[in-house]
Amino acid sequence: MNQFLEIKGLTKQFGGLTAVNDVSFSVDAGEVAALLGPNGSGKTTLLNMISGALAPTRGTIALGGETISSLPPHQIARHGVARTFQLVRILPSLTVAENVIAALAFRPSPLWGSAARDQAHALLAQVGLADRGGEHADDLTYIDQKRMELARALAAEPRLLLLDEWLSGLNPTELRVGIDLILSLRDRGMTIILVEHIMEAVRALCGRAVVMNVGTKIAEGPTADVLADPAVIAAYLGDGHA
Ligand SMILES: Nc1ncnc2c1ncn2[C@@H]1O[C@H](COP(=O)(O)OP(=O)(O)OP(=O)(O)O)[C@@H](O)[C@H]1O
Repeated sequence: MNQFLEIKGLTKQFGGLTAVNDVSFSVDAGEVAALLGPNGSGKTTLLNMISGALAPTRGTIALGGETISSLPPHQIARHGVARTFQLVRILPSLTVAENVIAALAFRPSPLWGSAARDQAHALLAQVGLADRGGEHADDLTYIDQKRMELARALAAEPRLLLLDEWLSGLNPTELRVGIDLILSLRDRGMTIILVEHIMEAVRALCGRAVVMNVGTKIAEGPTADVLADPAVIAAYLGDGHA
């Protein structure tokens, strides 16, 4: 398999706090990998380094064989990295369609006018928001704002999609739909890293998982094995997640 994303010795220090400590792992092209760990274990910090929002203190990140860890976020986006955020980030004063159209205007190969409108419509349909494009983004429920944020991320036609707890807060029916949606992205060849606390989703989506605790990688391997690992169970129990 082609190791699409390669992370080596990645470290991030905030003053005296080491949030991510010498973490190495790789993700194959087309894989949906889980990045797990109790609260505060460094998952979001790691995603922030992959997307370029934070510069690593040490270590390297390579995508498709090219080092991206020294690049600013807009150039990393040009390499095909897109993400959603734990707390959704939208343009609240615009309509749902305009939110997506704005993302299409800022992607590496921008779309404008009717091409942008058509593509926004298609993306909104893909995330379950067909015919909702005219609504004010502010008026959407939290879950629908998450769907819209995903459509904005997909507007960039990412090769690597980083989903930071995108499934959290969904009811059981919505969760099933959300899982199927992520599976459909995987079936189209997208490589995905999923930071997630919902183990049902992790088991359904991720063949492989990496687990962090207090900034350090404590386990990596097939999801079922990793979730049965006593060190992983202890880390979650210690944080009240089990
Ligand atoms: N900008 C920052 N400045 C200082 N400390 C930070 C900063 N961002 C994160 N941290 C600290 O780094 C550690 C890891 O945080 P991070 O948000 O990456 O964990 P996480 O695994 O994503 O947690 P959660 O599951 O709660 O989102 C925590 O101790 C956090 O307080």
